[in-house]
Amino acid sequence: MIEARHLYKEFKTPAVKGGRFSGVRTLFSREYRVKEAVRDISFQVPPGEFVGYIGPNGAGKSTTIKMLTGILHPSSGEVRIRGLNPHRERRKAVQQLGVVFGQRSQLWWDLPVKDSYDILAHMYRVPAELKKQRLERFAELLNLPEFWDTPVRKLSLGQRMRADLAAAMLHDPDLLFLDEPTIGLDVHAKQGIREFLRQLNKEYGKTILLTTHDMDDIEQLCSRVMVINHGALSYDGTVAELRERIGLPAVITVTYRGGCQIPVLEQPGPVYRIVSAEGETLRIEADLRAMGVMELIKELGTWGEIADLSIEGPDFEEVVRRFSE
Ligand SMILES: Nc1ncnc2c1ncn2[C@@H]1O[C@H](COP(=O)(O)OP(=O)(O)OP(=O)(O)O)[C@@H](O)[C@H]1O
Repeated sequence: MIEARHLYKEFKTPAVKGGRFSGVRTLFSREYRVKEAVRDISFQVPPGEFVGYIGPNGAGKSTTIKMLTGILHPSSGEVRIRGLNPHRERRKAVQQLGVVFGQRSQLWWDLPVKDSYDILAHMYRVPAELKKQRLERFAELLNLPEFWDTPVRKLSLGQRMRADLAAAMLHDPDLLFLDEPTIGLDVHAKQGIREFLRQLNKEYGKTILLTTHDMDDIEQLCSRVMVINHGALSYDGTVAELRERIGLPAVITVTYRGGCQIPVLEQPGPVYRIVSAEGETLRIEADLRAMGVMELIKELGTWGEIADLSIEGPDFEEVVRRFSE
């Protein structure tokens, strides 16, 4: 469905010189500074997958998305979107894909939202009946009627993002590229967008590639995550494997009825450690790679009568931060 083969992208910017008349000299200079934004990236995304594409600021995420969607031409390497070259066969390729850039709207700023949909339907040759059906479905899922007649420039950020999502899906592409679709949104607005994306993927089988700085987006939505660092892929696999690879401990909170007897731990060091003990509640950090959950619960059960127990996985944001160090 999506195929990237040895993608490279370098940007040449005029080298800025110091001193008097430097601006004029820079203008006529033949010296360039070369920035390798993407370095030898290859991957395949099969149909129906929901992939997170993450990495620190300036890592090359947007540049990759722009190459995948045909906005930028790779310096070398190839992209195929359902077998099409999105740059050379742009007309055909755009029919297959939808794009949302969280930082920039593709809607007409001064027009009411519904007028933008009319223009897009015309551009993508969506028959009137299909346009109506799709907008009815999106209207319900994304609560569009609330701002149907409002010019785009007057929408709140959350409304604008919902309007943009509907616009990207109006021609019913099988593939959706999202660059920071939840940026700047509050928790409630983020949940609405996530729910819509989940439905697109699960119920309608859409293939989605998402870049985000919000690790909750990734954990809640993506079956697979790719990490890019300094222009190169440093991880491609499941969220669970990424967690495991970094090996941060899980935190277990256990409350005992009538207190507990903590055993004296033997050497060599245990795979768990008691972080705090307040009243009858213990907080314990455990490496669940070394000791399975059931084994640990069994062990904790020998310390006293368990009244309550909860396990939190390591914070995913922290996992990714450590991975990108
Ligand atoms: N048009 C351009 N001209 C010159 N350099 C560019 C251009 N576009 C991107 N870059 C540089 O390429 C690198 C990768 O940028 P890119 O926008 O792809 O990163 P990103 O991972 O999307 O970052 P962020 O998370 O901050 O959006 C950065 O160093 C950026 O400054």
